[in-house]
Amino acid sequence: TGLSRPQRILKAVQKNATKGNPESVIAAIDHYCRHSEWAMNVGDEKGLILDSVVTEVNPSTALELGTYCGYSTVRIARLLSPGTKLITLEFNPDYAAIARQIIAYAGLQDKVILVEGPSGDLIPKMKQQHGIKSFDFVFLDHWKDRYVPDTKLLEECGLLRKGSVLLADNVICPGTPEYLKYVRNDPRYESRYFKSNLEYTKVEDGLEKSVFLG
Ligand SMILES: O=C(NCCCCCn1ccc2cnccc21)c1cc(-c2ccc(F)cc2)cc(O)c1O
Ligand SMILES: [Mg+2]
Repeated sequence: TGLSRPQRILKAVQKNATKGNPESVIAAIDHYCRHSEWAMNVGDEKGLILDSVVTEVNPSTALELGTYCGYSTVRIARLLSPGTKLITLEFNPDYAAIARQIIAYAGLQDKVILVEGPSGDLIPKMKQQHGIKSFDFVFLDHWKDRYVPDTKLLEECGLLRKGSVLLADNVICPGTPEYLKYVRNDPRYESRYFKSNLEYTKVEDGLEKSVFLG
């Protein structure tokens, strides 16, 4: 039945991007998804907001929930200082296999640890498996009904510290109403909404940035 959408995205990267050049990988995916077929990458518009938050936080330890093809993984990893690590979790092995190739094509494989499995099982293992004390930055972009339980899990596992920044994708479309209520009503979080558009469309979407106050 031919290639999957992630496989077609990988082909577009191999055809149009330059090996070892993350900017060209990002541009190749954005061009393909804007002009050939839509895909659920954070995209170029919300990607600029992601870039600005990552640059501001300059994390030593970062976690991404939801790798998909590795587009936001490349966006984040290209901005990390030497010696810092991005751990990214992907549930779907087919997506993970493509993401590994796209991350490697960008030359960022040494900055990224891609772990396959469900966040609910993997988050409690972060300390012992990867020697993580806490995360400076977390990008939430996986199942939208997992944003609240996984945020609570990160708190319970002591993986958030005073000043940890959570950045959540899709808080309008598809929407994460429970998560918005949680971070906006809990006094331990200082939240701000960055209005944007759903990747490659004119539909409203946005990112919610929440600082954990400890
Ligand atoms: O569903 C989305 N993402 C999640 C994909 C599945 C994640 C699964 N997964 C990954 C790691 C992991 C760890 N543990 C458990 C599960 C895990 C998504 C959807 C849309 C979208 C779709 C249609 C439409 F009409 C409008 C918008 C746009 C986005 O930007 C999105 O991100
Ligand atoms: Mg998303």
